[in-house]
Amino acid sequence: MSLFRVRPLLRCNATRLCNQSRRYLATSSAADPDPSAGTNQQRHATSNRVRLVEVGPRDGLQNEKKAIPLTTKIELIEKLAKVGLTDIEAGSFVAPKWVPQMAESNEVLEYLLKYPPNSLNPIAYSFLAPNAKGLQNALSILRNHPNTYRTLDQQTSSPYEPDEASPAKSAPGAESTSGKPLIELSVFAAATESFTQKNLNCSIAKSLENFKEVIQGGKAHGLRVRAYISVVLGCPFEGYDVDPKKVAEIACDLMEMGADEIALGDTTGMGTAPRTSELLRAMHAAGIRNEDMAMHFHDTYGQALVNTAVSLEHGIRSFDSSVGGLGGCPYSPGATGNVSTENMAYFMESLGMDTGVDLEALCDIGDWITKEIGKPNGSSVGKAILGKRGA
Ligand SMILES: CC(C)(COP(=O)([O-])OP(=O)([O-])OC[C@H]1O[C@@H](n2cnc3c(N)ncnc32)[C@H](O)[C@@H]1OP(=O)([O-])[O-])[C@@H](O)C(=O)NCCC(=O)NCCSC(=O)C[C@@](C)(O)CC(=O)[O-]
Repeated sequence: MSLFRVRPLLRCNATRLCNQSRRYLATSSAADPDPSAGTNQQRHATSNRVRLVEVGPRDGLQNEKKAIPLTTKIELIEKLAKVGLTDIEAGSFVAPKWVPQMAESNEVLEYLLKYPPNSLNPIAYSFLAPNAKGLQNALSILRNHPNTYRTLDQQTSSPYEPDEASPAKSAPGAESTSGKPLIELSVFAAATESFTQKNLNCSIAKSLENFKEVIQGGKAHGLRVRAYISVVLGCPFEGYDVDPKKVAEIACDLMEMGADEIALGDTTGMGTAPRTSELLRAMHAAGIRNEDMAMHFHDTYGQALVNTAVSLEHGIRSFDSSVGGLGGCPYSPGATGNVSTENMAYFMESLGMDTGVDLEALCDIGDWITKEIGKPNGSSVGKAILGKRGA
């Protein structure tokens, strides 16, 4: 088996195109990342704007063995809200016996609704929910705090552009409708049966059944719903050969259920440039639009930014990252965290892309949170900038 073996280019399978893709394909070819292929695609693929989804407070902290105080989790979110990010993954409505670190996510959500952090732009806070119980737990908090958050129909701009109708807050504590947070839910599928069984204690088919309820329930309440697919470029149990067609098929299923975005997770960091490219060709061939995808790279083998560059070339403009490179995977021994937000922001800036984030301030947060939880700073850019500043 070679890491660089590339399968033949997948052909568009018209019968598997999901409904949302059909809408797009009516005007252009989704298999073609050519910026001239269509109006939306053109704006998306040629825009300098990149959306960074900060996943540190959830993906970054969920595996920490030592209990992290609720106040630290909230302080982390509040600090991140101030640096220009538009998307922060804040918690997880999963079974506490499976992921004890996320057990206080209800309190995190409640806090964000009662005391929305000061931020430069309105922020979307997302929470994982794997099943009906997770959905109901999230909804019961939202019901107790009506009119404190924006629903999808109140969002005025695309995630790729600054929200012009929702200007930055001018003073700490300033309140406006546009300053209300957008609350999102995320379901999380996986591309292999073994990983799904370990992570969700069920088969892929059963997990999709559960997600349908969450996606449709969330959408019925006006929430945006993201759908992860994990281990898309390598599984700790089944190895490198994860079938990109299978990933695309699951993505179509999730889009057909109503998911607003597919986040492709390289959970183990086993992804390489050629296989990232192969995966994105499979996604395009299945009709999934670039603007409906985000890439979620872990940096275990140091390939996250290489794979990010490949994804940018394919026209993707949404990327997950975690401040300080926080995180890991309980089922992937030696796996490190997500690519750090500091490295991602620096890399994007070096390419002339606009992330909207304050890199210096991010570095301070990475330094603070890693000290707070007693871990080494996992961001090379963070350490370099802090070192230079101290010199
Ligand atoms: C899905 C389950 C719950 C099935 O777990 P199960 O044990 O099969 O579920 P169950 O239905 O038999 O219930 C067992 C107990 O959990 C409770 N329960 C059941 N559901 C919930 C819930 N939502 N919230 C709170 N409690 C819940 C339920 O009420 C019951 O309580 P008991 O009667 O024993 O007291 C479990 O497997 C689970 O919680 N798994 C979560 C695993 C997880 O969070 N993994 C990390 C996130 S995925 C990830 O990190 C990857 C990603 C997204 O970052 C992308 C990437 O990097 O690739």
